[in-house]
Order: sequence, then C-alpha cells, then structure tokens
Amino acid sequence: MIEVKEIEKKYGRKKILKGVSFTANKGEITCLIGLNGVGKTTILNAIMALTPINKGQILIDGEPLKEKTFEKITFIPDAITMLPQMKIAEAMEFMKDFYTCWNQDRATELLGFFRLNKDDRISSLSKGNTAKVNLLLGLALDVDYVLMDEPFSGIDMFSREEIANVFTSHLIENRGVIITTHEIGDIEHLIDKVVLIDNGLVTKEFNAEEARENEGKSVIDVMREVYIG
Ligand SMILES: Nc1ncnc2c1ncn2[C@@H]1O[C@H](COP(=O)(O)OP(=O)(O)OP(=O)(O)O)[C@@H](O)[C@H]1O
Repeated sequence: MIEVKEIEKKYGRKKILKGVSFTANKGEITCLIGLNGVGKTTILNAIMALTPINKGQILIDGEPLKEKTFEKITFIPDAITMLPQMKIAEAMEFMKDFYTCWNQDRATELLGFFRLNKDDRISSLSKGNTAKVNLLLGLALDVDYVLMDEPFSGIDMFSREEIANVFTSHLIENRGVIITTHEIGDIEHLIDKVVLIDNGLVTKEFNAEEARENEGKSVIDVMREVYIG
C-alpha cells in the first residue's frame, strides 16, 4: 500500500499541498483528480522523492522512502524521456540495460498490444503512439506500483481507448496504479478509488464502485457535487 500522510509542499512562499493524505492499494487503480495546478504532479513527484516535501510522510508497504523502495515503484511521466532519434527497440534496450526489473516478455507483449513497430523512430511517432511507447517502457518493469501522470493527455479518442484497455488487461495485473487524468470519461469504469484534490487538500476520497452501486452516482456526478455544489 502507498500511504500519503499529511504531506505539505511549498514552492517559494506558495503552499501547494497543505496536508494531503490518502492511500492507494495494490490491485487497485487510484485516480487523483483536481483542476489544473492543484498539485497532482507534485504529489506523484513527492512519492518518487523527485521533489522534497516540507512536512508529512510517505510510506510504501509500511516503510518510508529509501533506495530499495524504488525497486517497487515506477513513474510514467506525461512526456516520453527517451531521445527522439532512438528507435523503439533501442529505447527498450536502454531500459533493459538500466533496470534489472525489466521484463522483456511483457515488453514484447505490450508492443503487440499497442500495435507498435519496434523499428520506428520515436521522432516519427504520432502523439498517441508516443504515449503508448511511454507506457510500454514503464509497464514492462516488474514493479508493484505504477504512477502515471496524464497518460491520455492530448491524444485522440481511439488511442485513448486502446490505452484504457491496458488497464483491464493482465499487463497491469494486480499492481497498484496511481493515475492523474482530466479525461475521466475514458477510465471512469476502470477506477477503483477517486481522490479529489482542491485548495491543497483532499476534499473527498471515495470508492467509485460503491458510489455507483449505493448512490447511483458516477465519478463525474460526485465531482460535480464537490466542485459546483
Ligand atoms: N518547480 C516548481 N517551481 C515552482 N512552482 C512549481 C514548480 N512545479 C510546480 N509548481 C507550481 O505548483 C502548482 C502545482 O503544480 P502541479 O504540476 O503539481 O499541478 P497539477 O495538478 O499536476 O496541474 P495540471 O493538471 O495542470 O497538470 C502549480 O501552481 C505550479 O505552477
């Protein structure tokens, strides 16, 4: 389980996170939702220790962040970090050399799943295919937790659909996923837990299935209640 406990983060004098707490379980998809600039990426960066926090604590399977933790977790940023002149195959080789937890079989399966050609250069790919390569490189790692920042951002509806399909496939298996997205419609049916963030705090944390079954409300209905009243 990932436990985010009362974290606070300031950039200069601006307090972005004012005591954010939530949990994300293995085998579940947890979605961080909030308006632009509310601090979703900052939270993912804090979990990966890519940015220092001013207060609070983050635990992974009950342990504070340390070197070993990062063998359990990966972060898929909203833009690909590989050099544009690389072929997909070269990017995969790079990852294989760099990470002991690289799973070549899963990488090959993901290539097929996303219908990518390993000889294509990253610079020649459409936005949708670039996003898929980015996901492939992260999901091919054998880690328990995957953080994804805006995997649907700026891509067409068919690519979004194909990306959404990966969430229900065995390629995610029983890993814990934390995702940020503004495209709720694409994954509403896949999300287990929703964490709504506003004004530096978690305004609501709820189970999407329970909201649907017990109250007949979609994630968007609950968001409307929280944001619009
Ligand atoms: N390195 C930084 N230095 C100063 N301010 C920053 C830095 N990184 C982020 N911020 C500010 O912190 C706030 C939160 O940024 P963050 O990227 O976490 O928001 P977000 O919720 O992910 O936004 P979006 O939905 O637009 O991606 C924003 O106001 C942003 O301008």
